[in-house]
Amino acid sequence: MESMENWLQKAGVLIEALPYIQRFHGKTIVVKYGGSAMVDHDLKKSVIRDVALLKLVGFRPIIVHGGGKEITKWTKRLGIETNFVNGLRVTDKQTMEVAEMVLNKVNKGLASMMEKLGVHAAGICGKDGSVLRVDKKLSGGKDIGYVGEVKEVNVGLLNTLLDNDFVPVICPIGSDDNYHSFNINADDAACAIATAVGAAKLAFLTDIEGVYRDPLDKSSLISELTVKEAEELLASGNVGGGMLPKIQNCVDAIKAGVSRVHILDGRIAHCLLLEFFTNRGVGTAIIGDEEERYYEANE
Ligand SMILES: Nc1ncnc2c1ncn2[C@@H]1O[C@H](COP(=O)(O)OP(=O)(O)O)[C@@H](O)[C@H]1O
Ligand SMILES: CC(=O)N[C@@H](CCC(=O)OP(=O)(O)O)C(=O)O
Repeated sequence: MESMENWLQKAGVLIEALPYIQRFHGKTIVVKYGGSAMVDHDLKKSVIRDVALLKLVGFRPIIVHGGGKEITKWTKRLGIETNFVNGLRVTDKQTMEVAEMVLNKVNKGLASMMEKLGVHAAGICGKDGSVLRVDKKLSGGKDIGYVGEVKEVNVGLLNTLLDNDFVPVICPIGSDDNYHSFNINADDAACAIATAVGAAKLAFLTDIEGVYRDPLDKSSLISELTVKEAEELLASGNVGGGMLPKIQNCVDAIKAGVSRVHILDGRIAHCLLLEFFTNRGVGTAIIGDEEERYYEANE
C-alpha cells in the first residue's frame, strides 16, 4: 500500500500546478506534434492523453500534426523518389496524392485516440472551412512543386470547434485559389494557426532534446534563445534539416505576438505536462529580445 507521504506528495504536485492552470485557463494553445515523435504507439497515446488533460483543466488546445516520416515510408514503398530542399519536401503530383492520403490517415488516427479518452476531437485538414489558404511556395527561388505558403488562416471553423468543446486536430494540407491541394510544412501550418488564433503558447514536439548550438555536441543544448540569437544561429550554418523551418517559425511566431514558443522532446513521456505545469525548463524556449531570461534568472 502507498504511504501517506506518497499521497501527500501527489497532492503537492497538483497544488503546484494551480498557478499554471490559472494562467492558461480559457487560453488557446497550439501543440505541433511532429511525425518524428510519432513513431512509438505508446508515446503517441501518452501525448494525446496529455493534450486531453490540458483540455479538461480548461485550456483550449489545438493540435497541428505532421507525419513526414510516414509520408516517406509510403513514397518509398511506392517507388517514388524523395527529395527535400531546406527541410521542405519536393512535392510532385504523385507525392502530393500520397502526402494527402497519409496525413489524413494520421489525422483520423489522432482524433479517434482523443475520442477514445472521452474528449471530443475533430480531425480536419486545412482545406476544410478554408482554414489554410496558400500560395505556391518557392525555396530559394526554386520550384519545389505543390508546396504551399500559408497566405490566410480562416479561424471560423476553428473557433466553432473550440467554442463547442472540440479539440481541433489539423493536418497540414491547404488549398490555393483554384482549390488544388498543397502540401504545407507542418511547422509553417502550426505557426500560422497559432498566430491567427492569438495563441498563448505554441509548443513543438519533436524527436530531439531541443536546439543544439552544435548538433554534433550534445552538451551544447540551448535552454533559451532570444529571437536575435535564433536568427544568428540560423545564419551560422549549424542548423539543418527539419530544424530550419522549425526555428524560423518560432521566430516568426514570437514576432507575430505569440507569447511563449517552445521546442520540446516528444520522446520524453509527459514533456508537455512538465512544460505547462512546472518551472522546470525542458527543451528550448524561444523568447522575445526584451524578455527576461527566465531560466538564468531562476538558477
Ligand atoms: N542545431 C540543431 N539542433 C537540433 N536539431 C537539429 C539541429 N540541426 C538539425 N537538426 C535536426 O532536426 C531534426 C528535427 O526536425 P524534424 O525531423 O523535421 O522534426 P519534426 O518531424 O518533429 O518536425 C532533429 O532530429 C535533428 O536531426
Ligand atoms: C512541404 C513539406 O515538407 N511538408 C511536410 C508535411 C508533413 C510534416 O511537416 O511533417 P513533420 O512535422 O513530421 O516533419 C512533408 O511532406 O513532410
